[in-house]
Amino acid sequence: MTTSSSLALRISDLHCSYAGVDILTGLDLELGKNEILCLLGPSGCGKTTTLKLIAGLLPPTQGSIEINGEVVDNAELNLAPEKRKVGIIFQDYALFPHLTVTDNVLFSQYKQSKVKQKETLDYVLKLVNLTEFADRYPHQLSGGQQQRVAIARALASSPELLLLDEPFSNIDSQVRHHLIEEMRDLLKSHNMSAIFVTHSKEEAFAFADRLAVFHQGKIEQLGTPSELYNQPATRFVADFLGKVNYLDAVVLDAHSVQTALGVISSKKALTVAVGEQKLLAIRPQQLQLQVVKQGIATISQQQFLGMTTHCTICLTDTALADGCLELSVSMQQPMQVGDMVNVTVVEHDLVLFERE
Ligand SMILES: Nc1ncnc2c1ncn2[C@@H]1O[C@H](COP(=O)(O)OP(=O)(O)OP(=O)(O)O)[C@@H](O)[C@H]1O
Repeated sequence: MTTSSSLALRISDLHCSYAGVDILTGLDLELGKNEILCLLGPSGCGKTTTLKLIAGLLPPTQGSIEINGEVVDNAELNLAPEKRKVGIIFQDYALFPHLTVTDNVLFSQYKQSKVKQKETLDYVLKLVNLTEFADRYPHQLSGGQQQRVAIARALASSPELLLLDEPFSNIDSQVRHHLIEEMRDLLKSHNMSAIFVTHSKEEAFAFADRLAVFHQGKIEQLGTPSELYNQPATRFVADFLGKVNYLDAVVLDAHSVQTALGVISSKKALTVAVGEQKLLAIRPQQLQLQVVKQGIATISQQQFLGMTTHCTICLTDTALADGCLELSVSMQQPMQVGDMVNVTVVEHDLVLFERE
């Protein structure tokens, strides 16, 4: 187990319910210092509830929370939000419309001396690149700039942990990519720990060091974006993080399986007994097509997406009612609908699930 001193957050056996309905049922989670973790999952699975519990805005029904080695919640203690050294950034920025950028940023700093307030203001506005906007009101700023004011306000209290609830969802998609990059650099260069909530896997991949995929009040899998995308532990995680093709597979030996696409090899040894019947998960970009006159499949649909082309191929499979096994393929170059193709699988570590 990791020692508390190396952790920004430790959540143990956390439970929470609203009016008798269980939302979290034994959540365990650890966040390293200087780490950015994303809580990802379908709507209503308990992501925002988890942030509120960490912030102290909601009491847990059971379990404990430690922030930087200090217990803030357990059976005897429920530390007030303002004593937790946590900064929160909400989806709607929650800026006061009648206050300037300066007054919004210094809103919680009224106990500090004027000199200290000025120092803090200069420091955080410089960090988020808003020094020249100090006298503006929120309605005189773009969405991205308002979000940066919310970040500056959260940073003004020198939090030990930042909590971000859908911080990019109201930002125009053109600006979002840039803001995610900027924000990640800011957190990393100031050794800050952060947990953020999103619906968007693209944001999660771009912003987080590790992802926790939630399902029904529990973490289904925790790991780096590429671990979860390439080696999902369950079909729920595989499907949640992107399109997947599923093929019936029979294990032939430690490195290969038999499928409707022929024998497919795994880079990494399989940990499944020879002869077992499994379901092989393959991402669209792990399939490659070659146009040939007597191919095993036909291109039935195609969608040009700019950087890639997405197509559906139909593989003859007499075991299926319509005689066609549809597979999704992501390609660099478009082909022709109706072309016959052969299909090869890019060598990778195969992912096998139980058949249902
Ligand atoms: N104050 C409340 N009273 C009753 N039920 C609530 C309350 N707040 C949230 N819930 C319910 O708890 C569940 C978890 O809500 P939560 O906001 O944590 O989900 P979420 O994963 O953040 O969802 P979303 O992605 O849609 O924001 C949902 O079913 C929600 O309806």
